[in-house]
Formats: sequence, C-alpha cells, structure tokens
Amino acid sequence: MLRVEQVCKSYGSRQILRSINLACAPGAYMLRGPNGIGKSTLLRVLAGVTPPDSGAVWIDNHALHEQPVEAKLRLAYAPDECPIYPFITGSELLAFVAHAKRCQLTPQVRAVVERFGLDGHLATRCGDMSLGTQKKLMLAAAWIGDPSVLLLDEPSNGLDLDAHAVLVDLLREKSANAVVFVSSHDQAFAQAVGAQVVAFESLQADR
Ligand SMILES: Nc1ncnc2c1ncn2[C@@H]1O[C@H](COP(=O)(O)OP(=O)(O)OP(=O)(O)O)[C@@H](O)[C@H]1O
Repeated sequence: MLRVEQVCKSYGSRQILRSINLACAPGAYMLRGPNGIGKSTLLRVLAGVTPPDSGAVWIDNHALHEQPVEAKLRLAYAPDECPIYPFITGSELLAFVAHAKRCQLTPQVRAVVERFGLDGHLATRCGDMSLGTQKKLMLAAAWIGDPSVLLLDEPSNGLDLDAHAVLVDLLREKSANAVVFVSSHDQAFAQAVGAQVVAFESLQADR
C-alpha cells in the first residue's frame, strides 16, 4: 500500500535521506527520531510535496513520479504547521479539499468533523480560528476521499485532551484498512494508537 525504494534527499551538501526503503501494509506506524534528523523531510517526500533526488515512492501501486495524480488521490498529508488560506471558512476548506480529491464530503467525513467538535466552527474564517481548531480541521480533512495512506506530521501537537482522545480513536479505526504513518515524539500517543514504532535511523542504508 505504501512502498519506498532507495529514496535519497539532500539539502545542499547535507544528505538527509540515505537510500530509504520501506514497505507498509495497512496498520499504524510511528516514525520516531531526534529533532532535525529528517522525519518531516521523509513525510514530505512520501506525500509528493518535496521531490526526492533519486528513488521512488508507490501509493497503492501508483508511482508518485509516474502517476502523481492517481497516487495523490489515494493519500492524505497533514503537516505539523497549518498551511490553510486564512480568508476561507472551515466549510470552504473542506469543499476545496473534496474538489481537489474529486469526491464528495461523505457521512463518514461529516462524522469525523462532528467528533472533533468542529460543526460550530465551519462558518468561521480559518484565520480567525485558534491554532488547535485549525489543526483539527486539517486532520478532519485528511479523511476526505477515504485515503489508503495517511501521512501525519506530529498530529497530536496542540490538541486539547478531548481532541487527543478523538484522534487516537480515529487513527485506531482508520489503521484497520489503511496505512497510518505518523511522525511523533509522543510515545504514549503511539501506544494508545497501537502503532508500530519505526526508528528513523533503522530506515537509513548506512545504519
Ligand atoms: N527546505 C529545506 N532546505 C534546507 N534544509 C532543510 C529544509 N528542510 C529541512 N531542512 C533541514 O533538514 C534537516 C531535517 O529536517 P526535518 O524537519 O526533516 O527534521 P525532523 O526530524 O522532522 O525534525 P523535528 O523532530 O525537529 O521536527 C534539518 O537540519 C533541517 O534544518
């Protein structure tokens, strides 16, 4: 469902990703490693946001470099920061993502919105939302299009206790039939989700 072969990425003279290989069947995975080692870089490459220098990524057997649209329709990516247009409302953001994913907002997505307690915020401009509310909106948007691969960078950051518990339940449910690949420093969160820990260093060719 998620396959990575020989992925390399450098910034200037510094090689961050060294021949990364990875194959994930449906389930929850927590990418762990020290600050600055390259976890976010790897997630950006897996999401097709940052092109690798070499190597390839497959999402549901669609190679990101050969069939980027087909591959991206099957994945969802939520970065740690919230790159949301400040002038659109919560509803408009969800509609925008659904349009980009060529799908409708299903009852399942509306249930995720409701479980995060977002219904009362949908008419609010994103720029007027708190950071935690923006984060919940962005996470809820990751359910749009029923992706087979979810790439979430520090998803529990900034969430209150209720939202944290909702996220744990949602990820447990989603990981039954999708790859949930999460970067996090939060060991308790990974345990609650039932995630398999993946040490970043173990993926590097020269370990
Ligand atoms: N666009 C970029 N240009 C140059 N260097 C970058 C760029 N993006 C990231 N880096 C560098 O690559 C290294 C890995 O960064 P990355 O954000 O992937 O680490 P991380 O493991 O996610 O860290 P953290 O746990 O702190 O979030 C860092 O040294 C960072 O400064």
